[in-house]
Amino acid sequence: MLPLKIQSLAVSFPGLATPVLSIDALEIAAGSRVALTGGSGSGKSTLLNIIAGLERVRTGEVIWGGQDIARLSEGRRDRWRAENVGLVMQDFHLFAGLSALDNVLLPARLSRVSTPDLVKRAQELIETVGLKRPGQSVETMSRGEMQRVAIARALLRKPGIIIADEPTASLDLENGEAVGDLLLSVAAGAGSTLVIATHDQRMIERLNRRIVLRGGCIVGDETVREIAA
Ligand SMILES: Nc1ncnc2c1ncn2[C@@H]1O[C@H](COP(=O)(O)OP(=O)(O)OP(=O)(O)O)[C@@H](O)[C@H]1O
Repeated sequence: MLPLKIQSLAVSFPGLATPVLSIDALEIAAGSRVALTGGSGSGKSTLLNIIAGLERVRTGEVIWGGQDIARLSEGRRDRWRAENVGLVMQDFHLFAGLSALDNVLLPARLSRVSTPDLVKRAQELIETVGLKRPGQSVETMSRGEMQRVAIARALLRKPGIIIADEPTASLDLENGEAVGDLLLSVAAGAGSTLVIATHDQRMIERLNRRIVLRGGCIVGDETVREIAA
């Protein structure tokens, strides 16, 4: 359960007149399910990279549960990310030559936390995302299959934070729905804070806060009231 607080964040790249991301203040409660929307180039991926600790922050604070990740060295940020964040990025970051199962387990093995229980959970997740061949090498997979491997990997350690960039973009309706179910059920079970950049209207409707970016600024922020079951 981790809340996020961003303050005075500005992200610039050399040669650009204005920052690509500029957020004065943003708070996300622990356990929220946030949809991040906005047109192409509005800053969604940049914001996800920043809150995942993938990119260094030079101006501002990005505080997850009291820890300002902008102040961490790269090595400590990497360790913090491995312990706290499940990531599904657009280019998946899978390792060619390894099977689906080995890709799902690789981060846990690198962090030396792989156990027989975790291997069993990896197998179950692969099945849940609808992959029939856990031993298949990822480079022979379709884009949609690779996406599902990346999702299973992100959810393996029931992370406190789940960050996904267009997680249903390569999937048909049925698999998109299954991936949405899985992200939401793992997030609910682990109390994870979920932040998803998406254009998928069905996915957006399943999330309880909608933040809209334009030109690197927040131009919309709506919390949808929970409907009692
Ligand atoms: N390393 C970089 N150097 C220069 N400009 C960059 C860099 N990375 C991102 N940008 C610019 O920052 C802006 C925001 O990019 P970003 O990828 O965050 O947008 P996005 O909303 O995720 O877009 P899309 O929906 O097309 O993926 C864009 O104008 C992009 O060209």
